[in-house]
Amino acid sequence: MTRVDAAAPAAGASGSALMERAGGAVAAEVANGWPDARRILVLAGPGNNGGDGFVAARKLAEAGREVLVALLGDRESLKGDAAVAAARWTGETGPLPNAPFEACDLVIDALFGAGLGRPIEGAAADAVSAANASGLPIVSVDVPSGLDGATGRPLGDACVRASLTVTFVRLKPGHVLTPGRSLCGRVVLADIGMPEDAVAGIGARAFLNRPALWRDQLPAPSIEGHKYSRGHVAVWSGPELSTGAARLSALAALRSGAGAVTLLGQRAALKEHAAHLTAVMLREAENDWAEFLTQRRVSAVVVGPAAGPTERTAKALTEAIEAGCHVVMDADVFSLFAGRPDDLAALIARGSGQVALTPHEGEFARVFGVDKTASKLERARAAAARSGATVLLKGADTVVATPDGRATVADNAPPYLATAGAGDVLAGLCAGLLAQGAPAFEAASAAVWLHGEAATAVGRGLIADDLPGAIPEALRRMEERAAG
Ligand SMILES: NC(=O)C1=CN([C@@H]2O[C@H](COP(=O)(O)OP(=O)(O)OC[C@H]3O[C@@H](n4cnc5c(N)ncnc54)[C@H](OP(=O)(O)O)[C@@H]3O)[C@@H](O)[C@H]2O)[C@@H](O)CC1
Ligand SMILES: Nc1ncnc2c1ncn2[C@@H]1O[C@H](COP(=O)(O)OP(=O)(O)O)[C@@H](O)[C@H]1O
Ligand SMILES: [K+]
Repeated sequence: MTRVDAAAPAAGASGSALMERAGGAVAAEVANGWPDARRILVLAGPGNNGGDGFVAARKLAEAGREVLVALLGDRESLKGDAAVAAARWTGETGPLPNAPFEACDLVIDALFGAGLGRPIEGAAADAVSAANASGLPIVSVDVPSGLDGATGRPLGDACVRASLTVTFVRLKPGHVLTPGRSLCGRVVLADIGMPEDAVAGIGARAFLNRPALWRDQLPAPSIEGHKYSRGHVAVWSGPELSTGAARLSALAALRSGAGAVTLLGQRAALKEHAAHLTAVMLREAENDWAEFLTQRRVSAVVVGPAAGPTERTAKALTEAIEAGCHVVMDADVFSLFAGRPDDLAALIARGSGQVALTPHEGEFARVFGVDKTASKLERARAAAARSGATVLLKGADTVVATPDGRATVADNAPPYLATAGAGDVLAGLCAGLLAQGAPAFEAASAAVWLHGEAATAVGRGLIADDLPGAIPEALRRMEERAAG
């Protein structure tokens, strides 16, 4: 966002006018959201975030609230737009240390925003602790002070925990990546009239995962089509007594709209599947998996869910890549390639289909190692570039990243989606969309969004078995969003 701010004047927007609207948006949210908060404490920092705080203070005082600004440092040290905003504030200003939290009803946190460059210390850190301990509602300007808007992680120990965050122009990764999402509270995006040229100029490549980004790339069923033209998915089954995961993947692939789905595995495993399934086809596959993939025009394959990190699984994976299928790699594939990301990349490079990797954090670390300095977005992008695959790094804030750097971050997964087998459903959904012809980035992002919506449609008490049956409702929601 700093680059957007810097480009604003050239695109015809004065910083001062933007600050007026930013502070005005904060004041409006406080006025509407907390009509009974009479005494308001504004914590103002030394930069433009503090400037927004001075504007909000003036607007709230004009609206009849009692407002006190507690300023970090001297008023004389303020510069530029922030100095102008401070000069227009004629109400009470006191020092930040010992700010009177106990005498107030609400706190506006305008200490630091996009310009936070290092951990908060000293008087500002004490004020952050006191604000968090006060029990008062906290409205943060742009980002909770202490949070790194680019990574979603606090820069140090001190970080505001907000009730509401009012941000401007675009959401930043820190508003959706955890733990930032929790620290922000509710997030309101305010339009402050930033010229589109200034925003477009920076060429953003990370987006909130929404149907508008990928809906057009999901093929609709055609009236001239038949089941095989709608994509055939093959799922590699685990052995006897380890069949549930592959079954969940297969059901999700079929529900996503793939025309046909076949589960392939050993005879004893297929007997278990047969006790549960009707529309999914079953096929013994000890020796002719590779042949089946080419002869039966299989377009996408899932390998990994409860497959076992065995030679058999490795062989099935290699043959799927060599057959030119799109491949979703999950679960035990990451054990097979533990500590061997370059071998995984070499295998992927041998195929002509698209590949999606669907690790959770533990599986990701197993293959790609641990990097505590990089954000989740950066780590997923680096893994995608290294492996040559689209990477879905799962969690409450699932990131989908491509080798060319495009990325989505999801915010629609309810916490109760973290349940055994949910990941297997996601792998099947992704394969189903790939089989129907969606490009990998769009298929993966759509799978993640639909997965979250399906879970929400079921509600609390969800188990993974419920998810495939809720995919039609998720698809309906997708169409509603696309229409609106
Ligand atoms: N321009 C625009 O178009 C718009 C911008 N807008 C607003 O501007 C905000 C960005 O403003 P900004 O760039 O001035 O940065 P900001 O977050 O106020 O902090 C910088 C100051 O803090 C200081 N500082 C940093 N870290 C510190 C630490 N740990 N401990 C102590 N000090 C520390 C740093 O000092 P320095 O690092 O230089 O020593 C500098 O003095 C943005 O979030 C939004 O609210 C809106 O009005 C919309 C239009
Ligand atoms: N806190 C959370 N909130 C929402 N979704 C979550 C959370 N934690 C995990 N998930 C999601 O739950 C699913 C779990 O998948 P995974 O860990 O592979 O489980 P399994 O292997 O049992 O299927 C993933 O889609 C992940 O994104
Ligand atoms: K802030």
